[in-house]
Amino acid sequence: MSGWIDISQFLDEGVPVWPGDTPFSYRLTWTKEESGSVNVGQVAMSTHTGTHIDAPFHFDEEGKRVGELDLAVYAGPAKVLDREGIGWIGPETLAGEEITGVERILIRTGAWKDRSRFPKAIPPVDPALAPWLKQRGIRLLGLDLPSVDPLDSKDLPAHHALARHGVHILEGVVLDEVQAGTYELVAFPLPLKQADGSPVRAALRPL
Ligand SMILES: N[C@@H](CC(=O)c1ccccc1NC=O)C(=O)O
Ligand SMILES: [Zn+2]
Ligand SMILES: [Zn+2]
Repeated sequence: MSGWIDISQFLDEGVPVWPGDTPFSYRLTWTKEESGSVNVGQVAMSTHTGTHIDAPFHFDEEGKRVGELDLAVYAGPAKVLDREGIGWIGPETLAGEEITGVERILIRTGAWKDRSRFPKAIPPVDPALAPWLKQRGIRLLGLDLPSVDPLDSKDLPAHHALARHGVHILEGVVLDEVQAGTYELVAFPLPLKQADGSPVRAALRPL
């Protein structure tokens, strides 16, 4: 065992996407037989597929693109909190939790049970959580959900509030097998210079 726990959704044709968004596809442009030497693949996918980060440009024309994000946010100590069954994610749901000493928190809601389908509803983040996290020095919020706002939201208040308070967003982490506790997190975006979001390979190692 390497000690790393993979908390990424596998990317294949079965990964669910936002309704109407680009389906995931991987195929060979050339097979080894055709090229005479190598298999060469191509991938098509939405930047918000599976386990991914949002760049502020996703919801703000002036916001940073993936290539401008600080990598330091996406690796380092992280606290995993277990909040199975909560209806929303706000300061009240995290009250009583000692989260000093880490800059990253991941919250397990358990609300996305069937990962072969896009969920119908999710517990949303209360925008009031953003200043609460900032006060405690949190720079990354990760959730086991495809969004931090209600799925039918167009104005995305939690996305905006988090960005305004310097809290970066990681969505779609798989925490089914992860115990609450402190871990080292790695979840670097791809170097997609202009992009609004990026899939990540996210992993945790107990600290
Ligand atoms: N905000 C969502 C993504 C999102 O809103 C979205 C993704 C793909 C296609 C349409 C989307 N929103 C449309 O209202 C996210 O954070 O991943
Ligand atoms: Zn996203
Ligand atoms: Zn998002």
